[in-house]
Amino acid sequence: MDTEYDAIVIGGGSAGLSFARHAAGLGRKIALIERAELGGTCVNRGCVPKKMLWTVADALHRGSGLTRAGLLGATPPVDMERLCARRGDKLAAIRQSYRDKLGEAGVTLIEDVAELTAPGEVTISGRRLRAPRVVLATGGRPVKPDMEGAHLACDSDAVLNWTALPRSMAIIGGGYIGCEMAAIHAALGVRVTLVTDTDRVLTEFSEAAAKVGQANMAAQGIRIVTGCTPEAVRETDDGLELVLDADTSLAVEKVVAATGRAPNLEALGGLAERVAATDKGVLKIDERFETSLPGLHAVGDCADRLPLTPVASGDGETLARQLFGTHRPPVDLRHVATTAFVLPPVAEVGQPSEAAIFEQKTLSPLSAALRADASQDYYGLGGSESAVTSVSLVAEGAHEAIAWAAQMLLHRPDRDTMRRALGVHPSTSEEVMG
Ligand SMILES: Cc1cc2nc3c(=O)[nH]c(=O)nc-3n(C[C@H](O)[C@H](O)[C@H](O)COP(=O)(O)OP(=O)(O)OC[C@H]3O[C@@H](n4cnc5c(N)ncnc54)[C@H](O)[C@@H]3O)c2cc1C
Ligand SMILES: NC(=O)c1ccc[n+]([C@@H]2O[C@H](COP(=O)([O-])OP(=O)(O)OC[C@H]3O[C@@H](n4cnc5c(N)ncnc54)[C@H](O)[C@@H]3O)[C@@H](O)[C@H]2O)c1
Repeated sequence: MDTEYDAIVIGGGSAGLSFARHAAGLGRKIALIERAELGGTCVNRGCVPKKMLWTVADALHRGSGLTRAGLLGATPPVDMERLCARRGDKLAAIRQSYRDKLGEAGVTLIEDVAELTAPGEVTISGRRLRAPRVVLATGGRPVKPDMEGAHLACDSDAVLNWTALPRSMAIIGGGYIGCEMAAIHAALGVRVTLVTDTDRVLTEFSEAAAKVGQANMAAQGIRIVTGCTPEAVRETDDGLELVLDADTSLAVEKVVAATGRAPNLEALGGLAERVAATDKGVLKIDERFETSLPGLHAVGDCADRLPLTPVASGDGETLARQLFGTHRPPVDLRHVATTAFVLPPVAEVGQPSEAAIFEQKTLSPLSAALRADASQDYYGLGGSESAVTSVSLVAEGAHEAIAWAAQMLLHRPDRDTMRRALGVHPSTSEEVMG
């Protein structure tokens, strides 16, 4: 194996793969080191397995609503065994396609644990590799709360490996992961309680959109407890007990901690002290993704950006171009569309503050009337009549529509210009175009 490269990237997730392929495509000699499975979090224990489970949950959610309204016969149960097998096949195929693409691009793939042992020097199993540029793309992992019995709680990695569904579960944390797990599992027939320490769920989204999302979760039958930090998880004869306070506890089969994630920084070894981090523990970077240690760059979830796959892969490509092609600035995070895959999805672009939303509407979609449920749609526009700068959507298909909204916002349209294109009838989009 060669020991000298133009760049060495540690981590074969969304960020590392993107950097390696683009840098190699620009004619550079690149080594990528991955200690576990290619594809990292997104492919193996994040977006992809979650979205496959959500697809089934979404179908069941719509179907069971029609069943409750007496329009459809009984909704069939989910065949978890077959679902897991199909999902496993898909993930294996994605991993293989990444392996093939790295090979085609001429990237040297090393499957081992990497450690930065000096600036520009990475050690794997006692062997030293050198490069003027080292890229840390080591991602993150779930963290559990510091409480009695935390080891009894599952994290999202475990949940996405379940081959059978529990009858009941309590989820701690009302962020993306907690809410997605709650909505998905409630639709699959699990009795779900979600407990979070904030006064509402989905605090990364504007309050109005998040509140509609929260009301929709409640309409789905999810019990939501806000402003609560659970004290302990204990084993009982029947399963588990989540202790909320001295007087209240929940008896459930499973407890899931969805209480946040921390960056994987073990690869920094003894050099960790020389690499500055933010209060949240992620690495500080400049416009060239360079850390405080010259020659060491960071992309993806271990860096101070947004922990989303398109940001990780986009930044990986941008860094490759900056180092070996023509300079381009990192994507402005205000143009990143994002979605929480609840039912229906809550989607947003433009990171609106509450004060910035100048037009909004909550409405009852036709589909809810048919399903005889209380779920609601919502849209909100932020900025001003003369320059719309954010869009919030809660609706079926919001995850698809929001990406087009992001494109639209690049042109900073005024509200009247938006009205010159018409939406589809009957749909929630026609209200926005209105
Ligand atoms: C449950 C869940 C659902 C999600 N859903 C979505 C979604 O729907 N949409 C979205 O945009 N984002 C979603 N995300 C976030 C998204 O998965 C991450 O932002 C993205 O995967 C980050 O990519 P990354 O390359 O930075 O890190 P990772 O994908 O975590 O990759 C880092 C890699 O580095 C390797 N590594 C670490 N240390 C070393 C070492 N010392 N030596 C060698 N290798 C090492 C790890 O094994 C890992 O494979 C979700 C996350 C979770 C957990
Ligand atoms: N659809 C998507 O794009 C998607 C899906 C999943 C994850 N992600 C990414 O992963 C990141 C991490 O997601 P996450 O949901 O794990 O973390 P998060 O930080 O977004 O949410 C954690 C939640 O748990 C609460 N919490 C923490 N400790 C608690 C305690 N002891 N008791 C009660 N509540 C507690 C926090 O207040 C917060 O609401 C997200 O920010 C997101 O960028 C994206």
